[in-house]
Amino acid sequence: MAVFTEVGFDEADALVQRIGLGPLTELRGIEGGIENTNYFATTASGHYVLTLFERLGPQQLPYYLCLMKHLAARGMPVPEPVADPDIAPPADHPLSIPADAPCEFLHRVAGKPAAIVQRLEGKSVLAPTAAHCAELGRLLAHMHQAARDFPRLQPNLRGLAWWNDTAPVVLPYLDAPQAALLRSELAYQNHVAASSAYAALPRGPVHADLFRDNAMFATDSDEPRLTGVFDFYFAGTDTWLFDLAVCLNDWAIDLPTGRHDALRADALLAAYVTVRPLTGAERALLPAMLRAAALRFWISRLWDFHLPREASMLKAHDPTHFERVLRERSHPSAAPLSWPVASGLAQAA
Ligand SMILES: Nc1ncnc2c1ncn2[C@@H]1O[C@H](COP(=O)(O)OP(=O)(O)OP(=O)(O)O)[C@@H](O)[C@H]1O
Ligand SMILES: N[C@@H](CCO)C(=O)O
Repeated sequence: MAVFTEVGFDEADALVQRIGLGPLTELRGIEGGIENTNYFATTASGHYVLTLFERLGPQQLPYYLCLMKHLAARGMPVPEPVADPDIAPPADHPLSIPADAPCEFLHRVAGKPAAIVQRLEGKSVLAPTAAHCAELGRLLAHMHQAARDFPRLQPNLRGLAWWNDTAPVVLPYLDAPQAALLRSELAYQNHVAASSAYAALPRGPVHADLFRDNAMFATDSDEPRLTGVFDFYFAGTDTWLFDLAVCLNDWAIDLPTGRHDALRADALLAAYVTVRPLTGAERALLPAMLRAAALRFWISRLWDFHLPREASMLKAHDPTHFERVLRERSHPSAAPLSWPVASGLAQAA
């Protein structure tokens, strides 16, 4: 169970009562997750998730929590955070609010910054079909559009700068072929990021970690129905294409080999472009962003695996999975632009 910090019942009860959710009836640590401490909290008024942030602080958290509120207010199925009635929201200034401006959704529990958000119904589907991928693709495009007018700015904190800083930290743990792959891919991604095609990519607030285990589907329906997506704590302002690539690399991959699954990838992409067609620059850079997304999670998994933190019980994700995905994506025969959807349905916007 990823409970890094124990929370007493009385302390959680005091918080939920103070913010108007009524008395706490149940508090249960959640298994799974490797970043934060999570508890299911049930009160007289409903079901919630209490998250204590282990690495993030008041400089970064307002962006994530306010983004969730912004998306929920626009009808997106994301957990709505609950505000502290004693903290005034920042004065309305729609064009730009500093990322670290005070935030009414940020609480303090057991000495840690904390949030309490609505609990989503449903279950994650870890072996998605093309129909699940289509649901996800559609929602992703709608979220990109709904976040367009989000007024806070914060870069993706697990973006290129973090890869450049973290690669030297993990390199000593790699064998020679792995080290060569990491170095060459990083050089390639720095080159791509400096290009005019990359500068032309549309961008905005993105989830940046929308894996299968961060989405829920209804359990009472024969047809796949997405009930929501959560865990926005790696969100940031980045290219929409990178967000799409993160999803393709997790939802549309053959897990044992790391190979791309054309049926699921086409379904995800086709549903996405039905809502928001890709631009020419996006179609051209999709292969590069699939590599970037694989590199991002290879590096973070290497970092978590070789430099772990303490937890009550914690299972680090396997870094070699994303090494395989990256090798597949950077292999000369990898040609995602031959996907029918990439050459057919996706017209320049
Ligand atoms: N809003 C929510 N509604 C329902 N369940 C949730 C919600 N938030 C978290 N959970 C449950 O808690 C588990 C752990 O949450 P999460 O994935 O956010 O952990 P984490 O440690 O913050 O993130 P990571 O996925 O980065 O390791 C999820 O798998 C899910 O079962
Ligand atoms: N989704 C990430 C973990 C949390 O960021 C991974 O699978 O490596």
